[in-house]
Amino acid sequence: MEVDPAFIQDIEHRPKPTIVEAEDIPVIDLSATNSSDLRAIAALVAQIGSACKDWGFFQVINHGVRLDVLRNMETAARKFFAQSKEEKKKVGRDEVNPLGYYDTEHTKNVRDWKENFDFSVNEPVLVPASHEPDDKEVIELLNRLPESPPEFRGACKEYAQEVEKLSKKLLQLICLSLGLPWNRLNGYFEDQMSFVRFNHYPPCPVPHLALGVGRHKDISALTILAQDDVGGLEVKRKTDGEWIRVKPTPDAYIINVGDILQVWSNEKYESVEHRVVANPAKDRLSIAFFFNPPHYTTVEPLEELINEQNPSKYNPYNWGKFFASKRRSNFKKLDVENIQVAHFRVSE
Ligand SMILES: O=C(O)CCC(=O)C(=O)O
Ligand SMILES: [Fe+2]
Repeated sequence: MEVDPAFIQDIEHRPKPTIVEAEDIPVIDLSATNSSDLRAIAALVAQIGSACKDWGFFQVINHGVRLDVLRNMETAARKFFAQSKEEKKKVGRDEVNPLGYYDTEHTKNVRDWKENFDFSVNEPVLVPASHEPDDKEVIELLNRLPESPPEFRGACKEYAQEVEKLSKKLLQLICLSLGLPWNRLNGYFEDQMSFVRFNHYPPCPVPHLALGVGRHKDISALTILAQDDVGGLEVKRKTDGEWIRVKPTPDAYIINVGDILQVWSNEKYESVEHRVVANPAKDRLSIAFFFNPPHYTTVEPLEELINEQNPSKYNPYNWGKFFASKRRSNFKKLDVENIQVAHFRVSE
């Protein structure tokens, strides 16, 4: 069969025929956050700290997100993707506004076997007009929400509120795990540039050659992901670089450390590479919430976490410009190396 070569991964990045499914990707119960049992909260904070340090990835249960809200969102998203391309393209994204529907995402210059829909939690949301460092123009982006299915808009609004509450809860636990006051990072999210992304992966006739999403790290502070029961998400294990399948756990959320938290924590926590393997028979849906500060944020290691023995590992960078560069490379194939947070690392 003929497949567009844009989808074909280099040999070293293709999935291996054997799947490694780890039981040890931590599953953390967040119920203690509803209690005043200080010992239980301290134990939870310690668990979160180890998970961030050892894996950069974990799952949470009893997270407080209303499951009826999640179910309504999933149903509306499935109905949206089931429509014709023509219908979906009515809310298609373009080079200026990255919000809406698109099916030509590239990760590291290889096309992903999926289609997406993105919306911003705050509207309008301000982003830099371009990735050019000297261009100070900022533009306002509006969501492109579909008319059909009619329940889509309402579901998005409710869903974003629920998942934002979970993000804030996790942020506070993470602060405590870094030995910081619980509210140390709250100020970065009063105004925010968070997005929700639906990933729909159609069945793929060449799952040995293409990927649902190529290997990448999330540029967010944190990512909160809901996946259905199909599976396919793989995480690169820190200890040996092996790709480990994240087993779908009913009603759990998958949490991962993003690049911003890696820099804030001066690499105590690292943003871990992950990818999605394509499925020859089944559709898959996932919903990601990227918890991001506003565009004018300067990202650098938190001063409380650096000292003479532990000097800063990063030069400061502007989050909005970083986002704009990344967006440009994801929209179309470029002949330049994609921007990575490692470019801001202080060389040793
Ligand atoms: O679909 C998934 O499981 C992961 C998607 C992902 O990594 C992303 O949207 O950044
Ligand atoms: Fe990701």
